[in-house]
Amino acid sequence: MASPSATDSSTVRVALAAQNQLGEGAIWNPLDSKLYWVDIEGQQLHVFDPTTGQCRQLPTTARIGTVVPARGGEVVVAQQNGLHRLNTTTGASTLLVNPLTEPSLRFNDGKCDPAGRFWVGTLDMDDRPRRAALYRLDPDGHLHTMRTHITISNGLAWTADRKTMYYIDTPTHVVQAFDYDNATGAITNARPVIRIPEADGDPDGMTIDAQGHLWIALWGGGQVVCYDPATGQKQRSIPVPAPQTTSCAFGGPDLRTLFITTARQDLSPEQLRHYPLSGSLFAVEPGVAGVPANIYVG
Ligand SMILES: O=C1O[C@@H](CO)[C@H](O)[C@H]1O
Repeated sequence: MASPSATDSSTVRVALAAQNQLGEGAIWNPLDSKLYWVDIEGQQLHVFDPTTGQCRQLPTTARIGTVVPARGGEVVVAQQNGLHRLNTTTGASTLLVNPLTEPSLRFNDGKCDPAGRFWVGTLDMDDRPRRAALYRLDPDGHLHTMRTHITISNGLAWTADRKTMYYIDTPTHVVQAFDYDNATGAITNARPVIRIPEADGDPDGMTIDAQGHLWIALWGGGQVVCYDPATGQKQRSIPVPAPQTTSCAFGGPDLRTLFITTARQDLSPEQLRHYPLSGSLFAVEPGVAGVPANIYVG
C-alpha cells in the first residue's frame, strides 16, 4: 500500500460501514440528493442518504458495473445482462440494449456527459487484455462503440467548458484527454495527460472538481489522488484505510464531500485483518467542491 502524502491533513471517515465485495461507481444524484453506488460482485445497488445515514440496498439480477441518474427520477444501470432503465421505488426495469456477446465480458464504470449521453465501458473477467470497449448510449437509444481494444474501462470525466473528456483504461496507468464535441459526442485527439506511478496503485474511478482537477481512486493503493491535468502533476493524496480504493464522487448539499467506495476483492485474509473497513463507504471534506453529475436524458 503506497505511503500517504504527508502534505494532506484531510482525514477520511466511515460514511457507511459495509462489506462490499466490489464497491464501485459512486455518483451523487442531484435529483434526490442521495449517493448511489454498486457492489458489482455483491450484485447490489446502494442508495445512501447522508443526512440520515440511511442506506437502501436493492438486489440486482446480475453483476452491476455502474449506475447513473436519469431524467424522471429513475436510474440507468449497466449490468452483465445489458443496460437497463430502473425505477428504484417500484423495481420496474426496462432493458435498453445489450451489446455483450461473450459471457466473460461485463460492464464496468460509466458516467453521463454534459449532453446527457451515457458512456460506459467493459472489462473481461477472464483477464484477457484488449477485449473490452467503451460505448456511448445516446438519448435516442442508439449505442455507439467509441473505443475498442480496451482492457479495464474505468474513470470518465468532462470539463466544465464541455470541450475535454478524460478517460482511464486502468492497466495503461494513464489518464487520456480527448477533444470532446458536446453537440455530437465525438472524441478526437487522444493524448496522455497524467501518468500514475505503478507503485501508487492502479487508476480506477475518477471525478472532477470545480477547479478542473481530477480525483482518482487507486486500486491497490489505498488512496485517492488529485492531479492537475494541465500540468500532469499530483496535487494531493488522501489515504484511505482500505487498499482497494475503487471510485469517488463529490456529493452533499454543497458538493464539498468526497465519497469513496472500496472493495474486499483480491485482499488476503491478513490484509482483511489489517484493513477490516475494506468494503465500506468513506467520506472526506478536502476543501474543494465538485461539479454536479450529468443526467441521462434518454
Ligand atoms: O473497476 C475495476 O477495476 C478492477 C480492478 O482493477 C475491478 O475489478 C473493476 O471493477
